[in-house]
Amino acid sequence: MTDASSVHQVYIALGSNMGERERQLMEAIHSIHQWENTNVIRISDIYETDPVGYMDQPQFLNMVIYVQTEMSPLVLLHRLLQLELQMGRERGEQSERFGPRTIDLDILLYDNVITDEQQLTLPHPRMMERAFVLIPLYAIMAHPHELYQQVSVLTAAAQRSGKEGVKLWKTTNWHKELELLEN
Ligand SMILES: Nc1ncnc2c1ncn2[C@@H]1O[C@H](COP(=O)(O)OP(=O)(O)OP(=O)(O)O)[C@@H](O)[C@H]1O
Ligand SMILES: Nc1nc2c(c(=O)[nH]1)N=C(CO)CN2
Repeated sequence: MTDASSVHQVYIALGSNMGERERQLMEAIHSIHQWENTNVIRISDIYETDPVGYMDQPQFLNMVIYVQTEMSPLVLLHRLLQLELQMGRERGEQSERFGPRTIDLDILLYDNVITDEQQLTLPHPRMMERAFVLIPLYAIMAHPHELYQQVSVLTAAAQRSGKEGVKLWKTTNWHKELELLEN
């Protein structure tokens, strides 16, 4: 990736509450890092979180990654949806909305892009009400205020950690994880 203007700054939320949750999160990160002109730059800690929305399901592992890519928002979305399917996520009538899933990949922020399409809404329409997104996001955003003027909301969310069923599950040594990604 050479031309800085074609490199986009993206934050992606990952969630899993079926099967081998940690392995599936790591497999998704590994796959994303291997895409052409796409690099995973930072990886948050992993949080274990109470289900939100549809409550009668197992606890999730959630995390956020910071990615640089030359893909357009829609190309990136389609690659993520394809990866979810490859990793065994079922869609359609039998999969409950907000229900259990092997892997869920959502685009939270893509540069400063704002869209309001059903296919792709940016920033992610439900991110600001989800502590399981805001807490890991806040922890890995280099300069939150440069992207969005939401610092106070993010800080408040980070301080609510634990009170909202979001518990640190595993600390990520992301320098080490990134080294592993290269191998
Ligand atoms: N920012 C976004 N990131 C990912 N998908 C999005 C986004 N905005 C809209 N979508 C659309 O949402 C559709 C449904 O996504 P998905 O099945 O992951 O929803 P969900 O996980 O049940 O709920 P949630 O979106 O609240 O996490 C996708 O097919 C996609 O086209
Ligand atoms: N804790 C938690 N709850 C959820 C999650 C998730 O990733 N974590 N994803 C959902 C559907 O996108 C619905 N509810």
